[in-house]
Amino acid sequence: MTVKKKQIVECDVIDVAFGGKGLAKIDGFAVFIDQTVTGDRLAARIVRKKRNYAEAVVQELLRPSPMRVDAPCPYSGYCGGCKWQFIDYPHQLEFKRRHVSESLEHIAMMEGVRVHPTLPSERVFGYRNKMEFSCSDRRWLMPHELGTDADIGFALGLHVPGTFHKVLDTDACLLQPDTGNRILESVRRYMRQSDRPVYGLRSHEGFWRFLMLRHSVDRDRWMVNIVTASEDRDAVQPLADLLMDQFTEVVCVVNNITARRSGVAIGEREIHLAGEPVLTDRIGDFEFEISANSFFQTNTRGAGRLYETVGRYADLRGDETVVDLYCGTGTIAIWLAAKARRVIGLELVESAVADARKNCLSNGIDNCSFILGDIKDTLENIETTPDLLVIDPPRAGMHKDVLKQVCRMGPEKIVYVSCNPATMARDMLELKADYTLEEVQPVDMFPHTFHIESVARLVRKT
Ligand SMILES: C[S@@+](CC[C@H](N)C(=O)[O-])C[C@H]1O[C@@H](n2cnc3c(N)ncnc32)[C@H](O)[C@@H]1O
Repeated sequence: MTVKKKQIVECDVIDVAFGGKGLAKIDGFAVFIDQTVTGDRLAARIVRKKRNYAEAVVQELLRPSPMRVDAPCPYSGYCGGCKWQFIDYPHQLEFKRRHVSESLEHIAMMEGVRVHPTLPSERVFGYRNKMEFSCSDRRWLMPHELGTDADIGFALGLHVPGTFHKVLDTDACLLQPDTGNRILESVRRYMRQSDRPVYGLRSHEGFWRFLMLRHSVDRDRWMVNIVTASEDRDAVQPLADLLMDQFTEVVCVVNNITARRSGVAIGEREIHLAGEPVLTDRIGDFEFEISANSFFQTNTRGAGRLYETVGRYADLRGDETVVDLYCGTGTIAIWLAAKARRVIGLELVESAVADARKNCLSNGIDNCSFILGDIKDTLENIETTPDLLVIDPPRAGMHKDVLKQVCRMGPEKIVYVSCNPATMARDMLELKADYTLEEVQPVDMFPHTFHIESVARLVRKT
């Protein structure tokens, strides 16, 4: 049987594929179905047909999988924030472990690598320390709102999966602590009543663009970043004052201003409106000052577990030279500094390097230095072979020239941290002639999503 677009097929979901969709086979032909899990029997409608596979949506769930749980969030299935709430947490962890293991098998052609059970997140809800809510002049309605007199001219919330212009008017997001939801509601009420218009994601006109909330887990304090399309202090200052009055937890309000059309909540300019200029949080023994646009791991407690794993795999004695590639704001360098002779961090973004230097000073660390620039150009300036190389690249993984330089450099040990099992496996393929991949520890920083961090320990072949 060949499947056709719009056809309804009855099928059993036999696995969950990389990317988080359920996989069914119709006469051996792969069909990927969003919001399904192994063990589901369902009627599915084919929505896209390609040469080697098709995509389908659930028409009717005929027999639910035992792995299913009731998703506590009313937006589950409609919101792009988290798509796995309907799968019980132990199975989420096992799917993530398998995705890491299977990526290594299929992409890196490495059989039998020790991939440990996924370290769970300490919290499965309320774990995110940073949320970005988009404004829109078109509200995407939930099914129960269709045909009602719901106001469709305003939304402040999260996007429908994979869309730039469909925004839900999200009352609350369970991924952030509850105070964040009370702040969200207060801002929504203010923006709705304001005489400044909300931004149109198609027209690119309007004033209110994003609301970004950041939470310090250590101090239980909040930063509010109001992102607008232009400067208008009369519109934003009363909102800042209101939030400072209403919430003792809010210690900092800033206004980022961006005229760019892109959907990125970073301003070309920032105005400090109220309270302190930055938020302070802690990972392990170290304190970090976080400004509105600084990079900081979004699951603070999870970051602690991730860095503990990095420290364990690094296994430093105190006399080593460590090079930390893609060091960001220096969090890993700082974590390892006390156990090393010196750490050199390499990073592309100027503000991240400035933050890294500041973070060293405020934590009393004096054996770290940082080199600004593209690693493709800066790595060759490192003259000594480090005892340990830490590599924590962005989702896209490493540039192939950098991989070659790493092999030429030949450090004894590598600890590779990854947020993308597929690019990690691709990079392992390049490293495997010179290095043995001893073990991999997946660490869950993002419950209810298919995303997974991994830490890999590699040792140079003799
Ligand atoms: C996944 S983050 C790692 C951050 C840090 N290790 C942490 O745990 O907070 C990746 C970092 O690589 C940096 N980056 C991306 N491409 C780069 C390049 N070509 N050269 C240097 N740094 C780069 C990014 O700016 C970002 O800070």
